[in-house]
Amino acid sequence: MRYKNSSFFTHQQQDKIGVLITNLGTPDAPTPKALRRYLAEFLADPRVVEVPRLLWFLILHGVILRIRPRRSAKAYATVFTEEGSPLLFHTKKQCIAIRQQLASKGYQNVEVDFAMRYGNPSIHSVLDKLFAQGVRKLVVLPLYPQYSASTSASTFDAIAKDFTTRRWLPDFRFISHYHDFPLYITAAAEQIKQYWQQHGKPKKLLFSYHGIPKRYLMNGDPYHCECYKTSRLIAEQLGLEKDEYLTCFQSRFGREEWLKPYTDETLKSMPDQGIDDVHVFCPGFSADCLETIEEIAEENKEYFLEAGGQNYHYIPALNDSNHHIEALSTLIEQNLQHWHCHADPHRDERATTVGALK
Ligand SMILES: C=CC1=C(C)c2cc3[nH]c(cc4nc(cc5[nH]c(cc1n2)c(C)c5CCC(=O)O)C(CCC(=O)O)=C4C)c(C)c3C=C
Ligand SMILES: [Fe+2]
Ligand SMILES: [Fe+2]
Repeated sequence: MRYKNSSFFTHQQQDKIGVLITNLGTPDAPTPKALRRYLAEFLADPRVVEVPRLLWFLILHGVILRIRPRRSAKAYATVFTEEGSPLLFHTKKQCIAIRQQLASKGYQNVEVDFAMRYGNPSIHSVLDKLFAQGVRKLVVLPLYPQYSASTSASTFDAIAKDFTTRRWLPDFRFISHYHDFPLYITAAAEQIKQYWQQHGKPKKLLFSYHGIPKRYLMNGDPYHCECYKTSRLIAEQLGLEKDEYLTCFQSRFGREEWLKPYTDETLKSMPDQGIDDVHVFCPGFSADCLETIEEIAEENKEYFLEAGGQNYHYIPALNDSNHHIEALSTLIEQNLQHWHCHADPHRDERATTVGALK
């Protein structure tokens, strides 16, 4: 069968709206085997690594997947908790909170679920579930505030690929970014303000975003500009002067040049410039994960202190904070505008269709 049939459809079924939030995904366990599976799927995505396919296949399978899984498993082992991978459990909590928030705002017949671009739960399996629940209108929100082809477009690709297998497609809305959405900026500013109320205000606030290869920026990816705009808007809301904050990029992968300034190099050089007191916040990570906990809160802290820094704090990601959930729910709500679901679907039409099936 070329297309998946919707054989579970009955004419009495209530039409529903589906809300799917997604994030990058994470290995099932902090083991070399699970990492190999996860990295093989992630790094084979041509949106992530834009290198001629055959060449990349040889490098990926011949070199990277032989070395990196063991190294990355060790790093992941330091961030996994009893609840599992932070990225997974934070996303789950965000999903539950958004579901409650939309219900409390009076939304009925809305199914809210989450999926991961790589690993589990897969986008395909969750779409299967949503469509079986009667979803006929779908809004997808990848939890990447700043658009990048390597993340946002890749998520779109996965949805589009799933759709090529289905007979019955939903009405569809895709939120490709929200880097300047006022409630997201407020959520970030409030998170920082609350942190400062407890720990004081540092000399410098560093906004650290996941990097991408500089080549992608040169080829037109808007990610770099969106990161800078997010930083500016948060800083404006905090009333910071230009010399009180800085934008930089972390998590380089591979040998080519990535977006600069690099977070690690910036932190290593700051004490020599007389800046020995910094807080780091990562606006591009909607949930804490390996890249914030192990890389920013731990590894980069060491670099800074070793270089002579005195005071280093990592400000947690927005996770399921009230302001964040309010921002995401409102963003979703705005994208549900003018969608209504039929309260009395196919009442009279049913008899005719049942007749035609005989
Ligand atoms: C938030 C936006 C992200 C962008 C943009 C991004 C680009 C990007 N990433 C890699 C390679 C890796 N990223 C890894 C982990 C990782 N990346 C993001 C987010 C973005 N990546 C998150 C949230 C995470 C953490 C996931 C978790 O499980 O906690 C990893 C895996 C870890 C490791 O082995 O080091 C790799 C590899 C590339 C090449 C890229 C842009 C082109
Ligand atoms: Fe990444
Ligand atoms: Fe730019």
